[in-house]
Amino acid sequence: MAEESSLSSLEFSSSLPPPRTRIFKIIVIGDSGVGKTCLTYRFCAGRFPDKTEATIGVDFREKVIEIDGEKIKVQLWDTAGQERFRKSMVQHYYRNVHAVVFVYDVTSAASFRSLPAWIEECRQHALGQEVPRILVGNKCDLRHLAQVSTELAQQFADAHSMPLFETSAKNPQGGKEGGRNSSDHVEAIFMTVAHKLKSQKPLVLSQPAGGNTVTLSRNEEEEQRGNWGCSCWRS
Ligand SMILES: Nc1nc2c(ncn2[C@@H]2O[C@H](COP(=O)(O)OP(=O)(O)OP(=O)(O)O)[C@@H](O)[C@H]2O)c(=O)[nH]1
Ligand SMILES: [Mg+2]
Repeated sequence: MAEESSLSSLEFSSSLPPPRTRIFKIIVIGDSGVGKTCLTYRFCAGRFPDKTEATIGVDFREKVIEIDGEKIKVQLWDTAGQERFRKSMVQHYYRNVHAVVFVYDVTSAASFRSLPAWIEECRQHALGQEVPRILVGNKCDLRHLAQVSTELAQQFADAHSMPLFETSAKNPQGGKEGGRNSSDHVEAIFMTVAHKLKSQKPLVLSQPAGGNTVTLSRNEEEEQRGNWGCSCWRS
């Protein structure tokens, strides 16, 4: 009898479809060298990368996170800042995007002055007003070299209805908490975006839930590459 009931519960659970993870696509854009690769790596791998090179086309990073008991997959599109490495890809960046992270470098006034052009690019690709956008000033560990004040950045963020975060992909997270000059944690920034997205419609559900930090497997990457027929890709 006991055997029968355990058999039927087994049959029941195996007939259930595997749980699916909702996938959200977030693009990270800004001038070359502002630290997009370092920020996305920091969030997904939990540390500052040993070495980076200019991104060609796009690099994908993914992480499964849990919000209010639901596992969701955040798919970060680490885009190329250099025009020559992005021009053939731009239309793919903006397709079915759920949120946009604009990045500038607090030690580079030029990267801050470029922000209107990045916003304009979003507009040209018909990004809806409902798509959440956030502004991130990176490299706050180099405060002594800062060229962009928090006040100026905050004015810009307010004018464009975006929250502003100042951070460092390099800072050991966890230091200087609570201090007025402490920078936001990279993790907290992306979690804020994920919270905003949770109530939105995600990408098509396709993968079972589970796992911790994951990066697209080569097969998945190649599948996407094949779909788009683009050679300007780096794994
Ligand atoms: N001090 C400091 N350096 C950083 C930080 N983030 C990135 N860097 C450095 O800035 C340089 C550029 O970083 P990347 O992350 O490659 O810049 P990117 O925005 O991805 O550049 P593209 O791929 O060309 O668009 C590298 O030398 C990094 O080590 C940071 O928070 N602090
Ligand atoms: Mg890069």
